[in-house]
Amino acid sequence: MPAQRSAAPVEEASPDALVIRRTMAEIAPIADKVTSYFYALLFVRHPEVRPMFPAAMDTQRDRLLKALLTAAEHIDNTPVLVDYLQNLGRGHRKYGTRPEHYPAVGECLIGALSKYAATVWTPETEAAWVRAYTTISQVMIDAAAVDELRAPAWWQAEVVTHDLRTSDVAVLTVRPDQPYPFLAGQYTSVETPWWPRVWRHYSFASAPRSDGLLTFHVKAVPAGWVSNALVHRARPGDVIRLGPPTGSMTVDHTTASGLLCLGGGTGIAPIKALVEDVAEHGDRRPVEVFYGARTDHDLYDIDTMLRLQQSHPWLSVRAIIDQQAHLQLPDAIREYGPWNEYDAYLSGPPGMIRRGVDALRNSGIPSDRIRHDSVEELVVVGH
Ligand SMILES: NC(=O)C1=CN([C@@H]2O[C@H](COP(=O)(O)OP(=O)(O)OC[C@H]3O[C@@H](n4cnc5c(N)ncnc54)[C@H](O)[C@@H]3O)[C@@H](O)[C@H]2O)C=CC1
Repeated sequence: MPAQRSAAPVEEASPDALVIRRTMAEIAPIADKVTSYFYALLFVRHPEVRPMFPAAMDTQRDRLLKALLTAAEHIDNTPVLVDYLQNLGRGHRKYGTRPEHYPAVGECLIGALSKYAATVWTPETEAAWVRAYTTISQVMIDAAAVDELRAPAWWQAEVVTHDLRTSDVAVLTVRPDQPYPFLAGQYTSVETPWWPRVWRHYSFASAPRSDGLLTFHVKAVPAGWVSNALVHRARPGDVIRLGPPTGSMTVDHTTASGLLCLGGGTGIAPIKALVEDVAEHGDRRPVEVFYGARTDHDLYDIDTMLRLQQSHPWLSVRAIIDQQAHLQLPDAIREYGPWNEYDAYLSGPPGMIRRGVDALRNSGIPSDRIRHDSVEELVVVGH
């Protein structure tokens, strides 16, 4: 969820929201224990759902609690919550989630919360959680049901090209087995045949193409099962699975404002897609791309970006190399500008996004004109 949409202020919170936040505050320091206990309950009481989860549950654990925290945090902010939960509901189709699984999860969630938030757990607390969970699950179930009428739960996609650009970055092109509608700037989830049910997020590195092919930039990161498989193991002919497209870092074609784009490392992927999108719409809006990398060797896609710059006079691409410039991407934009007439797009490591958002706000861009993917989601992007 983009950072610019902030939670409802505490003073406006409903009684249920207050109760939920109190429970959350209580369990925050022991979140790991709560999550382990929740999954233990779920798998003991409902062993039939175990095969829907990955063999190793490490990242999955954090995901559940993050999703719950986000839902609880926004419980009063209905449009934001509904948007988030609809996406979550659609995204759960690829796991094989059915409506009947939701009550099982709810019962185990309440079991885990009541055990670990015992000091604040009363019949009112339980009632507030039951109401919240009923709302949350119904929005997810409804969104999945609507989605079922128009899209598959997942797509299979055959690797068509695999280009190792550096020792740890690969550019992959894949061909989905059915049409895959998406918007430039969005991302999807990817599962490889070598790590079943382990899904990771990757941004599309091209705007939608007439041949239907999709491109991803993948960096193999330490202990990153999916990223290492995609970079070092995947070959043309291998078949991966894709979830639905998601994300709101898309170009607003109703305005003519300039675009200020910051892409750090493989974060350049969706920025390239955005540039292609602007080019296809034929708008002559200024697009200023800052492409950050640690060394010039890490600028694995600079040739493509410079080629785009040559063909489009409205596009300017600047490479910012930490080691040469002695500064990182967010600092570099301060030296240019002014940026108050621009919409900003950030893509890259979470630290870059956080510092970039601060730098952009300080340079006069209002928060609602700053777009990026959710930093929480990025914790599991690209691993
Ligand atoms: N939609 C998105 O936001 C996307 C995000 N990513 C994420 O981008 C990252 C790319 O990783 P790498 O290529 O290894 O990038 P990296 O760690 O080498 O960083 C690239 C550049 O970002 C800037 N940067 C990095 N950390 C910073 C910090 N704490 N403060 C300020 N600036 C900082 C620096 O200029 C650096 O050269 C991954 O975490 C991946 O998950 C990748 C694709 C899309």
